[in-house]
Amino acid sequence: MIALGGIDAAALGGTAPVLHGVNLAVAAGELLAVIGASGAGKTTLLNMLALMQAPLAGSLALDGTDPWLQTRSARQRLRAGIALAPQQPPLPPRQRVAVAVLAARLPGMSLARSLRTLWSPPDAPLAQAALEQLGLPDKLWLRVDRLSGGERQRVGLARLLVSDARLWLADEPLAALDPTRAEQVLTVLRRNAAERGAALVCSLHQVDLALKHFPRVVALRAGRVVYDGPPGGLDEELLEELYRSQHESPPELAPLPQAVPLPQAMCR
Ligand SMILES: Nc1ncnc2c1ncn2[C@@H]1O[C@H](COP(=O)(O)OP(=O)(O)OP(=O)(O)O)[C@@H](O)[C@H]1O
Repeated sequence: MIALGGIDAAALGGTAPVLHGVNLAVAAGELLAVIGASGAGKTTLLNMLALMQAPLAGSLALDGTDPWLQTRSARQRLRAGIALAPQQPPLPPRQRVAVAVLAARLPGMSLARSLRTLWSPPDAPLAQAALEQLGLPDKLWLRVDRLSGGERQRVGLARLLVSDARLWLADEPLAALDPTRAEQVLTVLRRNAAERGAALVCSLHQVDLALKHFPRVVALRAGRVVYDGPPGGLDEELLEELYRSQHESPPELAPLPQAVPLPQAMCR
């Protein structure tokens, strides 16, 4: 469905390459996790797949054609087949949750229908069903700015569930969720993607969940793909290598002062 060939890419808003020679093909209906240390390039990779900005070098093919050689409006149409849930979903604070969720369906709609959807959402039951699955059964008509960070993140994910896209991209979808909720949300995303035949690419910091939930794992280190295969092929050594830079050269810490025992009288 989508294939990156030897891609160099800058982060959104940047100019220097942070992805180097990345090869990655995602087939229809595939489930894949992207792991790597902070700054490894996971978000940039997802943005590439979402056609957010052109690569600096290399090739990108969506269903065999390069979207970056098409006109802007043709590319816009292609983007309708791709849904991205960013790490922090840019939801208008005063918008109702129903409208925020259903906005994900706008790219495939006529202008008249999109205006109707924004004014008085006819697909509200669809949004409600998505929110229920994600553990938000009573938030449909709340304003976005009344939600917690974790709730807002799940509203961002509900947008994937209601979209007509064939490629779902979720950038650290569990960042604001507790461990139990994180497991549930991953299960919901995977199940819905499988039912709809959509490919799901998730960037994750939770390596254990990536290995448990995804049949294919792509590991990035400093903007390069260092592993692409089944979770069973990722050994301890490679995982340590992936995250080593985070632990290298720990800052010099001054020794903590010795604890001074309190007089007994102050402990009562
Ligand atoms: N606007 C920007 N201009 C220049 N460099 C940027 C910009 N945004 C991000 N970067 C750099 O690009 C690199 C890759 O960032 P990216 O956000 O893709 O990594 P990530 O793996 O998603 O990180 P995290 O897990 O912390 O979200 C990082 O070194 C980051 O500092």
